[in-house]
Amino acid sequence: MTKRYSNYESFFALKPTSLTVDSGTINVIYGKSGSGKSTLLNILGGMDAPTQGKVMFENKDLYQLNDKEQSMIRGKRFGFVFQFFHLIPELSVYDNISLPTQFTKEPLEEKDIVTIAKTLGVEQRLTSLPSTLSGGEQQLVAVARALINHPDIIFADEPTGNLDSYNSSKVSELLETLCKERDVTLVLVTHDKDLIQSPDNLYQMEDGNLQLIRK
Ligand SMILES: Nc1ncnc2c1ncn2[C@@H]1O[C@H](COP(=O)(O)OP(=O)(O)OP(=O)(O)O)[C@@H](O)[C@H]1O
Repeated sequence: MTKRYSNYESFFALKPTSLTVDSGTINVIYGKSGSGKSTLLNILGGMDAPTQGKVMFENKDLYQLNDKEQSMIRGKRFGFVFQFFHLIPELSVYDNISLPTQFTKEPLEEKDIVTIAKTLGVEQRLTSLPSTLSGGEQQLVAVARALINHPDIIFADEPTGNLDSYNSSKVSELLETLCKERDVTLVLVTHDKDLIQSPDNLYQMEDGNLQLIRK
């Protein structure tokens, strides 16, 4: 696949790239600012179509599916964690965590929210608004929200980019451990190649080129 943001320019944010993500693996893509990491993550996560090429998910071309099918996959099969948390400020922590379950139509049980909040250590904050939480706590809520639907894949874009080193280690260790425990595939982009202790695959992105560094 490739990505050009403008048909009028020759600049490729993503040069011809091929990537296979195996189920249950921890994948880290590191690189400098502007190297194309978010571009690749957005394409893989069904958020932005490539200019050329396709993204296959369970033998289906993601971007050939209709809008409803694509939303179902993003909402039910994928989880997302972003640098700036993207919590809804007007909603309590409890309601933020339960948001993705609106897609599923499966009855949500209160104990599921409490259990995941406990796992992330934010159970004392369930009735609070996000603005009253520290950055680290907000990101833990975002991780809980990403996990609540038991997704197959979590896409994380600089999940610790806005955190101090203590919270950065806490969030990255929890993400790695929980994904491994739950057999969730993780695709994470970061500028810090050592963020995740033992990824299955470590890639570097440089000027729109993806290179496998370590398996
Ligand atoms: N929506 C857009 N329109 C035009 N150009 C874009 C757009 N998004 C990204 N770019 C350009 O594509 C290139 C890759 O950007 P991208 O955001 O993917 O890099 P990145 O490695 O994620 O950087 P950062 O760590 O700063 O987020 C950059 O040159 C950027 O300016």
